[in-house]
Amino acid sequence: MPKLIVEDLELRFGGVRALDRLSFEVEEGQLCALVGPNGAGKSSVFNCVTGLYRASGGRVLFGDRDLLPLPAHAVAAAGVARTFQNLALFPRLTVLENVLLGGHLNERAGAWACALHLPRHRRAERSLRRQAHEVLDRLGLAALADRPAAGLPYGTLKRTELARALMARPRLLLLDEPAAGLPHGEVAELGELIAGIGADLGLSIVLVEHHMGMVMSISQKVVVLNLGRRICEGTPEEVTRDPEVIAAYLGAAA
Ligand SMILES: Nc1ncnc2c1ncn2[C@@H]1O[C@H](COP(=O)(O)OP(=O)(O)OP(=O)(O)O)[C@@H](O)[C@H]1O
Repeated sequence: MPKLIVEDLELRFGGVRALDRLSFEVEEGQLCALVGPNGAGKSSVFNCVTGLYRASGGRVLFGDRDLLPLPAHAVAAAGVARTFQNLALFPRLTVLENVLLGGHLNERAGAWACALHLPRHRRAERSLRRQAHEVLDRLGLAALADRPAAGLPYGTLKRTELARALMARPRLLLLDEPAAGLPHGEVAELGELIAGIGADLGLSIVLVEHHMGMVMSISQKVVVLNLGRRICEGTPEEVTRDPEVIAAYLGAAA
């Protein structure tokens, strides 16, 4: 499993420096949180890493590759999956169908086998469905597999999006505010689910999240950003003691 190295990452929008030579590392199997006030640059990191934004400078090494020059599909093929701040599900599709969409990347039957519905394609399809049911089971969604996404509770949809990301069998998972909008009582449960999946699958996870209780209870490492720069990193205990963090973020939020 490769580690993630973000090195001197820069992103500018006209005169705004969204990311200002940002560097941090995520070890194999580590759950690393990126926190900071609104506009600190957290989503911009994800957008640069996944090829949605073109960084103005720096490198993002994952294993032996620099992800920055790659188009989004090649970043996904390199083993990086993400979820979005706002749900990106198809409301008319069922939970299972939405989750299956995350797996087609790994479907190796090939275009002709698929078009002609050859046995190879049918085998690949069966294996994908098996994998989807395993993921749904793991996320407590099995009973809802055939329900359309539209109308399901927000927490269920958040878990569906997580399930879809896992279908790509990622080695690195980027979670953008997975707990945003969740009822207070469901936040801790989602945190435990995320930490459990990371540990079970040996996944590296980068978590952007404003729920400090969740961040501090499940992260092994916390990187604090402000104005596109890293102002501190360490264990949850270390960052909560850092005066600059207290001034820039935790103090402001308290
Ligand atoms: N597409 C864009 N065009 C112009 N400016 C942008 C764009 N995306 C982000 N920015 C700016 O870049 C900076 C970082 O924004 P970003 O969304 O990465 O912050 P964030 O830490 O994710 O904030 P939040 O916690 O509110 O989601 C902000 O000043 C923002 O206004």
